[in-house]
Amino acid sequence: MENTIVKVENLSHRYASQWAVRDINFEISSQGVVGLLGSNGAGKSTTMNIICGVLKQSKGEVYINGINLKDNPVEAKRNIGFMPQKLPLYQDFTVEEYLTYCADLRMVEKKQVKKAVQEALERCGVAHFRDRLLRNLSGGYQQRVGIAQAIVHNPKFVVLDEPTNGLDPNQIVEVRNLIKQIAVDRAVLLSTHILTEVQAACREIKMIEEGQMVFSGSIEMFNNYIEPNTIVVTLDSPPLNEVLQQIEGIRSVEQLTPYRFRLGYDGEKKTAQRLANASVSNEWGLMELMIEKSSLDAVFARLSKKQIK
Ligand SMILES: Nc1ncnc2c1ncn2[C@@H]1O[C@H](COP(=O)(O)OP(=O)(O)OP(=O)(O)O)[C@@H](O)[C@H]1O
Repeated sequence: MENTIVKVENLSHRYASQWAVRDINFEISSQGVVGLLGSNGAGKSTTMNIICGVLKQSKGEVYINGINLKDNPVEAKRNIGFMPQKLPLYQDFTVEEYLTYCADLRMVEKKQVKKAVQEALERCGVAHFRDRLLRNLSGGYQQRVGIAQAIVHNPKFVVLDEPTNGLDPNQIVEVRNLIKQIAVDRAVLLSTHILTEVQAACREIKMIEEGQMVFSGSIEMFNNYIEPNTIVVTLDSPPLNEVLQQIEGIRSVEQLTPYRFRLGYDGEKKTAQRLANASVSNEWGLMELMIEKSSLDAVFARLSKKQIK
């Protein structure tokens, strides 16, 4: 991959006797938002904690900007910003005090701190609240400060764990836009279990289930799993499944009840029309014809069950 910022090779991790992550390989390029999807317990946090250098893996290697995280953690971590799900905000600090503290922690050079804090304040739209106590910020603005602390040292790679959790719809849109904007000149890995989140913000998706990567590709490739479309049809006097299957454009027949069928089809309107015409001319007693387009949730469920790999 061109301009790779993160490279994960044969990553495995076990807690006590249980493997949480098994033999994961992926790369992330240097710009844009990548979504890390997975259901509860899938291994997202374990993977993110290892990539951020918070947890040491049992096996495998992680390279950040070409630097091996295990061998050279201090140098590698200069390139990483992390916003955990539970923000480590000190409620009695003002926004500026907090970001100054974070810049120190992130080893920003003393004389650069003021400038770095100013840039993060502006970039995240919180400059006008610089003197406000964190406890007095709304959830959306606290989240902005969380993102500001993750970019204060200008890292090339930022990891955000469920960044829109608990926000109202307006705040979600604002934080999402901010994430897109900070990803213009860096890579962002965003962990979430919300599909609309990845659709709205990500150019690429990685999905982990039971500790293994079950999908890795562009949002378009992911959306392809919505295909093939299906038609649900109810027929009072249905023919044999084979007869339905022979209709041009019909690819599969799944019998739901003696009278109801889910037909995989090529997505062409004409196929649905052909099916309706055949029902009428053969007197199959057409009661219902409904075109289904799998929701992203259905895709998610399908991938989760690893029917598709
Ligand atoms: N410290 C730990 N000790 C033992 N097992 C753990 C530990 N942390 C996680 N696990 C187990 O490892 C597996 C992966 O957990 P992980 O937290 O990485 O999943 P996740 O995808 O982040 O889930 P969630 O969205 O619920 O946080 C789970 O089976 C979990 O129970």
